[in-house]
Amino acid sequence: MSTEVAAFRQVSKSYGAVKAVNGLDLVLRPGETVALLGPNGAGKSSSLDLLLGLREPDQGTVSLFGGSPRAAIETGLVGAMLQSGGLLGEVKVRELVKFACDVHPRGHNPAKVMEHAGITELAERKVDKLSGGQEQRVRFALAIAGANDLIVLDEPTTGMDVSVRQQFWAAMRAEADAGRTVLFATHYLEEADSIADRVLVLHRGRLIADGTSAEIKAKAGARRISFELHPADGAAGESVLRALPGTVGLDLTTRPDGVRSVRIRSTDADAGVAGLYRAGLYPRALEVTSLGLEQAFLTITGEADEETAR
Ligand SMILES: Nc1ncnc2c1ncn2[C@@H]1O[C@H](COP(=O)(O)OP(=O)(O)OP(=O)(O)O)[C@@H](O)[C@H]1O
Repeated sequence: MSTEVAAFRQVSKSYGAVKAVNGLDLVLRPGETVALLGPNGAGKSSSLDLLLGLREPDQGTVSLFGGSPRAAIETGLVGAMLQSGGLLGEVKVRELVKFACDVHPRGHNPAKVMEHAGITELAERKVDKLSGGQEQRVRFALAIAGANDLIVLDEPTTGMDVSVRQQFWAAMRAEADAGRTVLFATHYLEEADSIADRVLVLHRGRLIADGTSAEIKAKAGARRISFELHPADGAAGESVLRALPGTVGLDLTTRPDGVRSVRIRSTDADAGVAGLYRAGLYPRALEVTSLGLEQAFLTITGEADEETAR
C-alpha cells in the first residue's frame, strides 16, 4: 500500500497562453488536512481538476493512491465537492443522497449521511428549491456518501452562514479524525488557519509556500515591530536596521523634523528588539504586533508578484 495519497510530479497545464498550473510538485499523505490558498486565478481549481482526473496535464503526472485518478475514483477512494456542475434539480434531496450512496462502492446509509451533513430537515425538498447555502450542504453530503480515503473540497463553505459553516467543519474534522485526508481550496484564511495542519499557497500556477500555518506566518515575517527613532537618540542607518536578527522586511520613512518612523517585519521580534538596544538605539513608541495568516498570505503573494515583475 502506497503511503502517498496523492502526488503531482512536475505537473503543468495551460489554457492557450495561460499557464494555469506550472511545474507543480506535491505529495499528500494519509490523515493530513490540507488547505489550498491562492489569489483568484492562481490555479487552485485547475489543480483539483487535475487531481480528480477531470483534466489531463500537458506535462508531468498526477497519481492517486499510487495509480491513476480515474482508477481511484472508480474504486470509491475519493469524494469530491466541486464548485462547478449543477445538481439534478427535479429530484428530492433524499433521493439524490440515496442515489449517491447506492452508486458508491462503499456507500453509507443515506439517513446517516443526511444527518452528518445537517440536511435531514431538507430531505423532502426538491433540489432546485434550495438556497445557495443549503445546496452547498447537499454537495457536502454527496462528497461523504461513501467511505472515502481522500475528500477534495473546492471552496466548500461559500454561501454557508456562520453556524452551518461551523457544523460543516466539525463534520470535516470528524472525517479527518477517522484518518481521511482532506484537501480544500478556500479564500477564507481563518479556515485554513484553524482547520488545516498543512497550508499550500499557489500563485500563478506555482507552489510558493508549503508548511503549517505557523511556518507560513514565520516565513512571511509574522510580527511587526514599529517604533520611532528621534535624531537625538542615535543615527543608525538602514543597514543597521536590516541587520537586526529576524528582520525580513523594512519600511523606513523620515519626517521633516528628522524623526524616522520604522516598521520591521520580523520572524523573531524578541531578538529584534533586543538587537535594537544592543545597537545603541533608543526606540520610542515601540509596538510589537502579530500578523495573521491573512497578512502573511498577502505578504508572500505580494513578494511573488514583485519577483515576477522584476
Ligand atoms: N477552461 C478554461 N479555459 C481557459 N482558461 C482557463 C480555464 N480554466 C481556468 N482558466 C484560467 O486558468 C487560470 C487558473 O484558473 P483556476 O480556476 O484554476 O484558478 P483558481 O485559483 O481556482 O481561481 P479562483 O480563486 O478565482 O477560483 C486562470 O487564469 C483562469 O482564467
